[in-house]
Amino acid sequence: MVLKKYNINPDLALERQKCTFDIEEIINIFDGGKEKTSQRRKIEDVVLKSGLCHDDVPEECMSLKERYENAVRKSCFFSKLMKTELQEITGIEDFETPAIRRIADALFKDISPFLLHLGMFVPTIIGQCTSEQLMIWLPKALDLQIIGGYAQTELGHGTFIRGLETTATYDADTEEFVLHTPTLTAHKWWAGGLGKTINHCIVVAQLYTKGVCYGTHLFMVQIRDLDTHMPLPGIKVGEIGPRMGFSSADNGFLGFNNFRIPRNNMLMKHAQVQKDGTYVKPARHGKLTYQTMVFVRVTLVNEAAFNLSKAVTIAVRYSAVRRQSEMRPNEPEPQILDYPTQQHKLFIGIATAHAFQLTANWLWNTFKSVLSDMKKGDVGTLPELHALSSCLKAVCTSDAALLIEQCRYACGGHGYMLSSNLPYIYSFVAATRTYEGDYTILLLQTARFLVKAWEQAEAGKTVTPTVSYISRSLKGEKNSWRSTDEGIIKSFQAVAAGKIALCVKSIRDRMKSGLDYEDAWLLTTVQLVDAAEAHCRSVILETYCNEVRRLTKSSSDNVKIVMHQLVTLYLSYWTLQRTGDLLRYSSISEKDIDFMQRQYEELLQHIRPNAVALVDAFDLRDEILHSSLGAYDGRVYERLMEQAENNPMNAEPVNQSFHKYIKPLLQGKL
Ligand SMILES: CCCCCCCCCC/C=C\CCCCCCC/C=C/C(=O)SCCNC(=O)CCNC(=O)[C@H](O)C(C)(C)COP(=O)(O)OP(=O)(O)OC[C@H]1O[C@@H](n2cnc3c(N)ncnc32)[C@H](O)[C@@H]1OP(=O)(O)O
Ligand SMILES: Cc1cc2nc3c(=O)[nH]c(=O)nc-3n(C[C@H](O)[C@H](O)[C@H](O)COP(=O)(O)OP(=O)(O)OC[C@H]3O[C@@H](n4cnc5c(N)ncnc54)[C@H](O)[C@@H]3O)c2cc1C
Repeated sequence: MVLKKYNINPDLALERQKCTFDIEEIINIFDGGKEKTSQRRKIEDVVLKSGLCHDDVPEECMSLKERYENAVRKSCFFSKLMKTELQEITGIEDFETPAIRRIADALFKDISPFLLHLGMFVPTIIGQCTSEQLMIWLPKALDLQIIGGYAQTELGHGTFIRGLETTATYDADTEEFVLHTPTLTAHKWWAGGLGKTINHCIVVAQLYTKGVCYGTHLFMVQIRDLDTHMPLPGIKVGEIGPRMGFSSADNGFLGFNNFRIPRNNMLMKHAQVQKDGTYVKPARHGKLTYQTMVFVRVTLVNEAAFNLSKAVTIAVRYSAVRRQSEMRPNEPEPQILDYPTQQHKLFIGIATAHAFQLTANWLWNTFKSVLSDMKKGDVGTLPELHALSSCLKAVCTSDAALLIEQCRYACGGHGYMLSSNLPYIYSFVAATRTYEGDYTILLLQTARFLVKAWEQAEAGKTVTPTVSYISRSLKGEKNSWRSTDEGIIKSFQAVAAGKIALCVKSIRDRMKSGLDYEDAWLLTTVQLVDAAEAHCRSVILETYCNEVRRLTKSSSDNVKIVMHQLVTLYLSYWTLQRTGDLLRYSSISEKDIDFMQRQYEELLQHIRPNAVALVDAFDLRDEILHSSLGAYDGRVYERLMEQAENNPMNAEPVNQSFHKYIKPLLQGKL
């Protein structure tokens, strides 16, 4: 749609006058510097001027088929733009640059069918291929001569990768692997782009050679003819059907009937099958084939932050424009943003978007540093990265989904309109809580690491920095509550340590009563998930505080003040959410809790005048927000009416169903 130009709504104009800080300073902090901001804006200008974002009818009014076809059209032209103008004008060659990710949302209100190509296919080639394989597939994939996806999940198994049923059996006579789908439940299911779009696919299958199964490995498989796009003989492929979201992309199913691929199509950076069928196991770590999943989990923390920032921008701007009820008899209706309960719903969204964005950046740097260790042959830092990326992916996507839904509640009935964009944002983020490792499963992975860390610390060994609080707790350090940043973080660490200690005790007690380790673990999993979540909270709180302190060192005082107000709001909010735990594991008193409650309520008032400016500082263009409620000019009612008038349902005054059904019903002739 072409966005009509309106004058700024006077309430929003007044809000912007109240701002106490330089918005541009905060924008630069989150972009990573002034230059990065200007580079991002340049990219956005190019894409917005390209005309690619235009739809003749609103996306939500198209049929599923039309939505898919429209998204393919845009993906192709956007890919061309990335290869030509964006590279030439900005010098950007990296598809994963955050600026490209952000502006992609101007094209796709839902998602691109090419997402998995860039999000998983290319990263898997980079992370899992030998240098010879890389030279064959990477240039083609980057140049979009081949388009790929990542087919791991099956109809019967998603979480339990070791339980996957697809087989890849090596035939030494022909030097080929035979891919086969032995059962109904072995069909690949869910892979993005697989339904209709892609011609290549990374397939995860159980490797058999010389009669022995060596577990799951990755294979590059061409599934469609490059010219006709017809499925190759031996391949059964299609779309799995309508979903809660992801409607403009094509999630697919895939079955193999003894389908042959060359030996060299096994991705052999870590494990190899030699010509005679000899298996060479990975030299360093058994789970290196899971690396793409770790990469995506890291990027999903960023997704949580970005999508939450969109939702809270929409809801805060709407709340500044919307007037409802009265605070005192006969007074004019206030902006709903003036209600403390509304501020309580929304300001935590702003603070959380900051916390997650800074945590995402920190996690990305940790990921890069672990990759560089691994290149030197050191896999020692991988378990901590796996534990961190697992819990952060779980908690950040889950919190973001809840807060996005809260933003929708904050917009009342209008939030329920698809044109608000809140339902789209929610259904996208809700999926991220499940895919790439379900919430519970990933927290249990982190719990495994925490229990091990506890045992190591008990044995007097040094543990990694993110769990050093365990050693302090084992040394008998008692928590004394202080309502400072450091004090609160320490208390959250005490909660995590207390919960891990109880898990270890429960497991041991259960084993003493005769259970084996697996059963003792299983019966403790409710507590283990809780302990991993508590650990994750302490990591987010600490990272957020440290990063704000580091990044605002040379900022103006006013930016320091407002950024720190948000940090304090976040710490107070979580303190109040977790009073039960804190009363149990820290020395917090009822008086301290009363103080924190008052501090929290005062902070809502302090942040209120800057609320609109703070969401403006996410610097999200209207074309990215796609929202009748959240546009920069605040012309909510004009846009809602505009959308209604453009609704294809209103193209004819009387719908044909009246003549076909209603009239005969009215006349008793049906
Ligand atoms: C042209 C237009 C373009 C527009 C787009 C613009 C730009 C886009 C750019 C892209 C940016 C971002 C978006 C990306 C979005 C991508 C969309 C993704 C869609 C979804 C995809 C998927 O879902 S793929 C499938 C994912 N599946 C899973 O995650 C399954 C979860 N299950 C598991 O991971 C495992 O089964 C599980 C870990 C649960 C257990 O594994 P198992 O083998 O059984 O291992 P265990 O016995 O439990 O553990 C043994 C030890 O191994 C350790 N370990 C486990 N996993 C790992 C790991 N990953 N790394 C390291 N170590 C690991 C474990 O801890 C044990 O260790 P221990 O020491 O023995 O305790
Ligand atoms: C939109 C979307 C896109 C996707 N894209 C892809 C893709 O491109 N490629 C791909 O390969 N896959 C893809 N997936 C699949 C996704 O990775 C899986 O759905 C996800 O990993 C969860 O696995 P599952 O569906 O088997 O859930 P299940 O494992 O069946 O989980 C169901 C429930 O059982 C619980 N549970 C399972 N095991 C345990 C356990 N051991 N302990 C305790 N509780 C347990 C879970 O917590 C959950 O509550 C996609 C999924 C979605 C929704």
